[in-house]
Amino acid sequence: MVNCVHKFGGSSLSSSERYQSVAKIIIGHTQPGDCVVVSAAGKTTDTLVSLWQSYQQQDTQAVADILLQLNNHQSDLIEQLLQADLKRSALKTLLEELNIIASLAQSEQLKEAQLLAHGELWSARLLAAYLQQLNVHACAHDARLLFTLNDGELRHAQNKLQCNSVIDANKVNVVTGFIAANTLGDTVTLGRNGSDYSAALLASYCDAKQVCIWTDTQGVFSTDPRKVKKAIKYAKVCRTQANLLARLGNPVLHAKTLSPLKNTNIKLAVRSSFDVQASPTHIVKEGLAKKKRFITTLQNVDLLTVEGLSEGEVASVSQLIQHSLHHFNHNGEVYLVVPAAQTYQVINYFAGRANISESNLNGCAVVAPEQVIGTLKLQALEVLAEQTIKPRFVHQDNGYVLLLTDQFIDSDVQSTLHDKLVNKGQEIAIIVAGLGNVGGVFIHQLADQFERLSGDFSIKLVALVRSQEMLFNPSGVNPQTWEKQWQLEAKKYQSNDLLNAINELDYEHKVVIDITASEQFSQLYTDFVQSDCHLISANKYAGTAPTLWYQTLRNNLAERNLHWRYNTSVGAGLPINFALADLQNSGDKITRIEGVFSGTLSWLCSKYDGSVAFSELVLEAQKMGFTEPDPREDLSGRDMQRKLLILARELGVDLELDDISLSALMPVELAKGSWDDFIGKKTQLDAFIEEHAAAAQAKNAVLRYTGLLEITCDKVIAKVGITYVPNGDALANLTPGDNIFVINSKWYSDNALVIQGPGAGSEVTAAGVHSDLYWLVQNLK
Ligand SMILES: NC(=O)c1ccc[n+]([C@@H]2O[C@H](COP(=O)([O-])OP(=O)(O)OC[C@H]3O[C@@H](n4cnc5c(N)ncnc54)[C@H](O)[C@@H]3O)[C@@H](O)[C@H]2O)c1
Ligand SMILES: N[C@@H](CCO)C(=O)O
Repeated sequence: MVNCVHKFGGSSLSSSERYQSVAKIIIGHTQPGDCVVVSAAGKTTDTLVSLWQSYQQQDTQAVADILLQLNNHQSDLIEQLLQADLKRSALKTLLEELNIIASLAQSEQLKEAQLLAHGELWSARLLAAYLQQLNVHACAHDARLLFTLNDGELRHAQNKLQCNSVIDANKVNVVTGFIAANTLGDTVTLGRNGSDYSAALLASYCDAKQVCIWTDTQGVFSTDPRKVKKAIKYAKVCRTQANLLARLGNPVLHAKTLSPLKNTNIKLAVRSSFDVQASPTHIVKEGLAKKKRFITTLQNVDLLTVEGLSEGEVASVSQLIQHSLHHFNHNGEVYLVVPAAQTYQVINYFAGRANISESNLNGCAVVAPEQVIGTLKLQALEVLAEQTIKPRFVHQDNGYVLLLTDQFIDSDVQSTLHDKLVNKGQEIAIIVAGLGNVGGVFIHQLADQFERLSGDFSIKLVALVRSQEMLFNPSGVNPQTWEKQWQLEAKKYQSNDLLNAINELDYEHKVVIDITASEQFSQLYTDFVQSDCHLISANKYAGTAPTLWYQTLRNNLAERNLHWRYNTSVGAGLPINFALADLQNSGDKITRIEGVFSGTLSWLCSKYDGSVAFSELVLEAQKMGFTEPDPREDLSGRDMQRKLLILARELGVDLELDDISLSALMPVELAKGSWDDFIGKKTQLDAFIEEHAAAAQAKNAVLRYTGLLEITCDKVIAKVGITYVPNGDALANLTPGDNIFVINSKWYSDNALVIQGPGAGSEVTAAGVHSDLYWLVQNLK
C-alpha cells in the first residue's frame, strides 16, 4: 500500500550532497510501498533543451559539447555517490545512452520528448541505486510504464491498473516525474513542473494518503519570501485558494498538481528539503482552513479575449504551452492571461477565436477571503497610485482581484502592498506556559491588554500549559474566565500532544510565552521554532543553554524571520535588554556592567540585620514570589550567573555558564538534597550569613551579592559572588528587592549609566512580559 508519494524537484538533487540529503529524508520519512517521484537533477532539463535546440539548428559542434557536459555532470554524480559494481554499471549505461543520443542526432532521428526524458531517468536510477547501496529496498520505475495518454488525455482506468501492478509494496519506488507515454508507446511530457503533477497522479492512482512536495522553500507564503521579509508562512491553505494562487503566479504551487486530488481525501504538503525540521504547509480541503490573504506578482503577460472558451480548452492549451493559465469573465467577454512568450502559440491554437486585448502587462493579484476583497482592491489601488502606478486592467472576482499594470511590481511595492493589505487583520495565537506567580498575573492582565494590542491583529489566547495539564482551544480561551474553563477542559498531556496541537493551529502568527522555570520546557523551543512560533521567555534556561544549542536556536529563528524576546529574564520588568540593544545599535561599545541582578538576593541582603534569621527571610521572599521555585537557585548564585550570561551574550561575548565564576550565598553542601533537607539544615545557612555579615561590618561595609562583566580587548572578566560593599556605595543603599545595573561604555565611560528598580515580583515581571508581547506585535506590523 502506498502511504505517501514524495516528490523531489531538480534543486533538491542538484549535487551529490543534495542526493545524500534526499536519501536521508527518504530513510526517515518513507515506509515500504511509498513512492518517490524525481525531477531531472539541477539544470539538466535546461541542458537537454539546449541540446535539442542545437540539434534543430544542426549545430553538430554544440550537440557534441552539450553531450560532453551532460556526461561530465552525470558521471560526477555517479562517481561521487556509487561504489563498485553499482558505479561501473551506472557509468556503462550512461555512456551507452549518450552514444545512442549522439547517433540519433547524427542520423536526424532525435525526438524532443524522448531526449528530455533522460533527465528524470538518470535521477530515478541514480537515486534508487544510491538507496540500495545504503541497504534500502528501493527500485527505479520509468513512468512511461505507468502513465498513458491518448490524444493528450490520461487513460485513468488503464493507468490505475498499471500503477497498482508495477508499484512494489515491499520497496521504496523511485519514479521518474514529468514523463509519460502515448498509446503508441512514444514518450510525452507532462509540461513544466510536470513532476509535481506526476506525484499527484500517482497518489490518486494508488489511493495514497498523502503527497509531499519537497522543495527549496518552506511552504506556501503570503507572498514571495525572497522579496518580502515579512512574508508569512501559512500552516494551512485551502484548495480553492491554492488553485487560484497556482494560476495567478505563485511559483510554488501548480494548478495541474491539484487537479488529480480534487475529489479525493489525499492530503498535500509542501515542505523544504533544505530544512527538514521546518513545519510544512498543508493544502487542505475546503472548510478545513481559514481563507488567508496573499499577494502574487505577474510579469510580462498578455491578455487575450477568446470566443466560446471551454474549461477543456483551457486545460489543453495549458498542456500545449506547459503553463497554468487563468481565465475569467469580465463585462461579458472571456479573458485568458497568457505569458507573452506563448501568446502566438495560443492564438494559433484558437484559430481565429482569440485576440490580444492588452499586451506587455505586469502586475499583481490579491487573493483573499471574499468578504474583504472589495476593500483590499481599493487599498491596493491606493498603494499603486502612491507609487504612480496606474493599472491598465482591473478585474475583481470571487476571492481575488487582478491588477494588470505597465510597470513591473518591484519588491518595494510588493512589500508595501503586503504591509497594507496582508499584515492587517491577521490572527495571532498566544500559548502561555507556566501559570505560577508571574504567569497567573500575566493572564489576569491579558484581558485588558487585548484591546490595546488588537489594532491591526486579532489576538487570541489559545492555550494555557502547566507541567502536567493543558487547556488547548484553537478558537480561544477567555482570559477572564480561564480558571472555570480549565476545570472543565484541561487535560493531561505529553510534549508531543502540545507540539502537534501547535502545529495544527491555523493562525498567521503563533507566540509561545514561557513563564515556567523549567529547563525541560525550554528544550522544546527548537520544536516551537520548527512550528513557526515566536518566543517570549521569562524563563532563563534557553538563554543560558550550551552555545551550540543556543546558536542553532538563534539561527533557526533568523532563518524563519521569527522573534525571541526575553527582557524579563534579566532585571524582571526593568528595560535592561532594551537599553543594551539601543546603545549597541547606536554605535556605543559596552565595556563593563556591574551590579546586583537578583531581586531575591537584593531583598535578603538589604533586609538582613541579624534581628530575624536569614532562613526566615528566605521563606518570606519565597512567599512574596521573588525567588525561583527552589530558592537555592537564587542562593547558590546560579540564577544571577544565568543573568550575567544572558547579558554577556547580548553584548556578543561568547561564554558558557560555567565560564562565569561563582561563589554561593550559602554553604555549598546545602545545594544537595530536597527542600525539606535544606530547611532541616537552615541553621548552617544562618551561621554562614552571620559570619559574612560580621566580616563585612568589621570592614565598615555591608554584605551584598553582586555581579561583574568586564570586557577589555584581550580578556573578559565574568563573575558573581559575595561582596563586602563599603557603606555609602550605591550598591549598599539599594531599596530591598531592587536591581541595579551600572553600565560603562565608550559614551558612558566616566559617569556610568545606571538602571535601577524592582528586580523581581510578579506584577513587574508580568508587565515586562506584556512589554515583550507589545514589542512583538508592533514588529509584526
Ligand atoms: N518571580 C519573579 O519575580 C520573576 C522575575 C523575572 C523572571 N522570572 C522567571 O519567570 C519564571 C516563572 O517564575 P514564577 O515566579 O512565576 O515561578 P512559579 O514557580 O511560581 O511558576 C512557574 C510555573 O511553571 C509551571 N511549570 C513548571 N514546569 C512546567 C512545564 N514543563 N510546562 C509548563 N509549566 C510548567 C509550574 O507548575 C509553575 O506553575 C521563572 O523562569 C523565573 O525565573 C520570575
Ligand atoms: N528569582 C529571581 C527572579 C527574577 O529573575 C530574582 O530574585 O531575581
